[in-house]
Amino acid sequence: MLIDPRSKTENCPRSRLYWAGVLNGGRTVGRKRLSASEDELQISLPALVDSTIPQQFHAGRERVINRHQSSTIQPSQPPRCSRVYTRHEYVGVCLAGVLFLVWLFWEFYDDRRSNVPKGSLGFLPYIGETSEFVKNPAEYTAKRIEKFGNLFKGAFMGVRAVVSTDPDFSYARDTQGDHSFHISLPWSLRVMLGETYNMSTEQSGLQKLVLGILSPEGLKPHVKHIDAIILESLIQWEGQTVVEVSSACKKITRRIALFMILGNDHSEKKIHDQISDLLPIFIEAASSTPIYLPGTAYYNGYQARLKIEKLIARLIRRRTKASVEKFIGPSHNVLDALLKYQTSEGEHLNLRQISDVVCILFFGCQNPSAAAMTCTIKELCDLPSVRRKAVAECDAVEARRFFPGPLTLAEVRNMRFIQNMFKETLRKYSIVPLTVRKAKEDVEINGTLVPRGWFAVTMSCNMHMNPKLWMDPDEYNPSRFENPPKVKNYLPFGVGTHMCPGKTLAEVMVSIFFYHLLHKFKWKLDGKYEDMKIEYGTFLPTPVSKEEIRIIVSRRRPKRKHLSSPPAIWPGNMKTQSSKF
Ligand code: HEM
Repeated sequence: MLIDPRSKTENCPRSRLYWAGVLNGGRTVGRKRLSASEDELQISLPALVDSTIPQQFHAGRERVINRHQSSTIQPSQPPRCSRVYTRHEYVGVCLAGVLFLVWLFWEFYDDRRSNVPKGSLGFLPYIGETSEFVKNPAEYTAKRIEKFGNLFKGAFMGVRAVVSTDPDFSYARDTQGDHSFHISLPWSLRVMLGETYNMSTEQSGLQKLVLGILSPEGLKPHVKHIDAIILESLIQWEGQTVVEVSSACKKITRRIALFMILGNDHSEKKIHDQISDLLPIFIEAASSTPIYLPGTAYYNGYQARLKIEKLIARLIRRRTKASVEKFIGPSHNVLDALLKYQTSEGEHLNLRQISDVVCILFFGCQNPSAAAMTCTIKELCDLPSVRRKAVAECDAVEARRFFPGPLTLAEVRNMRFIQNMFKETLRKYSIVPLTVRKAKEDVEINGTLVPRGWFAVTMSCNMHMNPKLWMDPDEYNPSRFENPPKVKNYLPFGVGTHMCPGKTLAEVMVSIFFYHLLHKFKWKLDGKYEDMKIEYGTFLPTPVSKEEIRIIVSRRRPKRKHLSSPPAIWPGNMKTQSSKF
């Protein structure tokens, strides 16, 4: 960078020239400090002016040259500097230098050990391939598979990762326990959900406790209530002119989540209703852009979470004041179980920890199950043959029953075709398309190295659409699950320590929902949805439908006694029901 320090002196004729140029030409470009002899000036100044300055400056230029000719500069003075730079140019060059150094640093730290898989960390340091990945993780991965194979390295959002669509690698990653990897959520989600549950391990007992309540055994006594909530909601659908499927399904799964997590004590209904109103704001915010400013979705969501925490504190106060007998015997909802829970050191959970677990369960329960219902309805609208088979199965179940009444867990599990439909939806749409772990140390799996601090990402959405693992993967065909697939090839709920604890609950909810919707109701699309497609959300990649699917629902059979009066969860007979808990 060349600058002549003498050009700054007051007496310097070039300096006067400069200011004369500014005053006469009236343009900022005149700020360029000229460092040339008289002869040279006549050549370089016009060139400079011609290349950068519009005509209006030319008059000023003439005056500058005339004044210069009458100045005291000696014509024999040698040129001191052939090129001068503006402040902006300096800043630009410095910035480019810094960026180059950062890039070199980034490249230097790329782990090039031979057993780290091949791949690209992107051209830009830090940013890596973020934009392409976030836009559509499945498409990004498909392109890299063609280039590098089932395992490759990539860089996004400031982290480096080994990305896997290899069933053996992915299965081994999750089944080797907690010593090598820990679960990793984006910070925005960590703030919302807390880390109490995610960071817990099988040994800590907290996972066992939640898994116990949501296990098939634990769910058995609740199936009739889940059945009642669903049937009651569907009867409300019938009364509406048009049903917006996605939001209506979320309402159902939210009600079930509230019931399973908080119970159904009638005296607490007001608090449950308040939590129910806050939940959509909290859940939607978790996948929104994380900008914590008043008015943004993220801000509102966090405020909603704080309010939920206060309401949970009120519930806890009520319950701990309630009779001791209530706390003797098995817990039938998650909150009661958390209140009784003691760590290995004999300590109870504090309010923050209890709210963390409750919030992560609300978050896990509502959206994925509702998305599975929505995607299945879309497929049933597109494929009448699949729908006919599903209806036939529901009718057969009904025909085998002696008494009307809610479904039992055994009946739910016997609806093979409906179960397969659910499995096929999870395969085709991969409701949770990827899972992420961070390596605590250098970990080698089947000869592939994940360096310490790197992430290991399993792209289950690509595994589920791999033509080498699934015949005609684009086709929606529930019958393919008549023969169970290889465990490693199909991971919609993950596997190992952090496998989804709500797997059975999701199965039960979705199966009962379709049993009632197909057996008791007729429904058709309102309008056309030819261009409807499932898109990935930005920050939390979960398929979301671009357009709301709308259906019109009507009763399929003449009114039956048990259908017209479903067991109400609120209020009515609630007192008698809750006493059974
Ligand atoms: C169709 C429905 C569902 C799908 C596809 C699904 C899928 C998943 C997946 C893939 C994971 C991540 C596992 C991992 O990181 O390896 C997960 C975690 C989790 N899910 Fe689900 N889930 C569903 C329903 C539910 C329900 C109904 C609940 C709650 C009752 C729930 C609660 C959770 C929780 C708490 C976690 C975190 C587990 C942990 O970190 O240890 N999910 N789910």
